[in-house]
Amino acid sequence: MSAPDGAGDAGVEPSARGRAGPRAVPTVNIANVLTVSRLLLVPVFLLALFMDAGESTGWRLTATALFAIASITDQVDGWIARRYGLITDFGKLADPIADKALIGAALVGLSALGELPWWVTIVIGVRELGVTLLRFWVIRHGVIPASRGGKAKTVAQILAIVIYLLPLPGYLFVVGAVAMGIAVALTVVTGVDYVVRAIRLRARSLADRG
Ligand SMILES: O=P(O)(O)OC[C@H](O)CO
Repeated sequence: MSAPDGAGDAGVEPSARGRAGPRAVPTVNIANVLTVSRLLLVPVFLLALFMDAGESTGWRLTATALFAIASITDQVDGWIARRYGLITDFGKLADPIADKALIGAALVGLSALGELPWWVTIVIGVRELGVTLLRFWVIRHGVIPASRGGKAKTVAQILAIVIYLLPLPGYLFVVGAVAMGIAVALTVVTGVDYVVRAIRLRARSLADRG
């Protein structure tokens, strides 16, 4: 993906700021490499999930572990980017996209295996795609980074998916259902919040331009 407004030549983003003041931050940095790695783990995770049509406990645990590892990189790349001043416009856009690809793959996989109702996957999918399109729609006016609510939503989705992925005994079904219910609620509420943020950002930018 090419860097959005404000990105200079050679993949350097002059608008990014480090702790020592304004400075160029290379787009190819450890935080963004982790983000892209998360994206590359998606097909590997899907392969493990569908191995033996989801019947093998070993493959199921492998899929769960891959999903968990990829999810942990989500927390780590954000922390590294903030701690070492490696925040770039590419990262702000690519990080949520990588999360959505991983989570979307897990939800579609679970629904295809008949373990999660399709409506859950569709509601979450529509919100995630909608927010991504929204981000590109207002990109001329600025980047909408992940909000606290958005991050909490992602954590809730990850926890719910891990519970669904784990080969747990049937009587624990209600734990997964409650966790997924919370995730869906946060997904919808934060989606509405992003729409409001996008409208405000666009209005402010247009007003600034006079
Ligand atoms: O709700 P979003 O689209 O901002 O996504 C949040 C990210 O997944 C947090 O890493």
